[in-house]
Amino acid sequence: MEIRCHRISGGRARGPALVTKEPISFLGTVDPETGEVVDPRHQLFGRSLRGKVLIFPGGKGSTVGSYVIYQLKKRGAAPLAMINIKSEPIVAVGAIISAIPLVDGVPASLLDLKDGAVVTVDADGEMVRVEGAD
Ligand SMILES: C/C(=C\C(=O)O)CCOP(=O)(O)O
Repeated sequence: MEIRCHRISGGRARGPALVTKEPISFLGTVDPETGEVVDPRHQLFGRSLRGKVLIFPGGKGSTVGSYVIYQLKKRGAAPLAMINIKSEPIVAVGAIISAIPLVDGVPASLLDLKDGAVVTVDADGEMVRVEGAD
């Protein structure tokens, strides 16, 4: 299945999906050293963002979140790529300064995708590909 999208931060990556229907505030929700979700109130509690294509509706606050994303990248704990329904400036800045591909503008039905589905994010080509979903 191929889905058109809108490039926020360029690049291309392929990996297993990690999906949540909850917005993410990276500060306080994600351990910047390990990539683990440490907020017990979040749907992804106990899961790691490391090496995943992270699919979520968008960010929700703290401005420090951009730097948390940058820390994740520096420590090798970042998502390979991120997909939003609608990106906002905090996640957008974090992705751009960290050179993590980020796209938005995909249909909300992508939030129903099963974890582990293999997803390619081609931000430069403004295309998301989901394997095995045709
Ligand atoms: C949490 C803040 C600073 C810090 O951790 O040093 C302030 C961030 O302000 P927001 O209103 O959460 O963007």
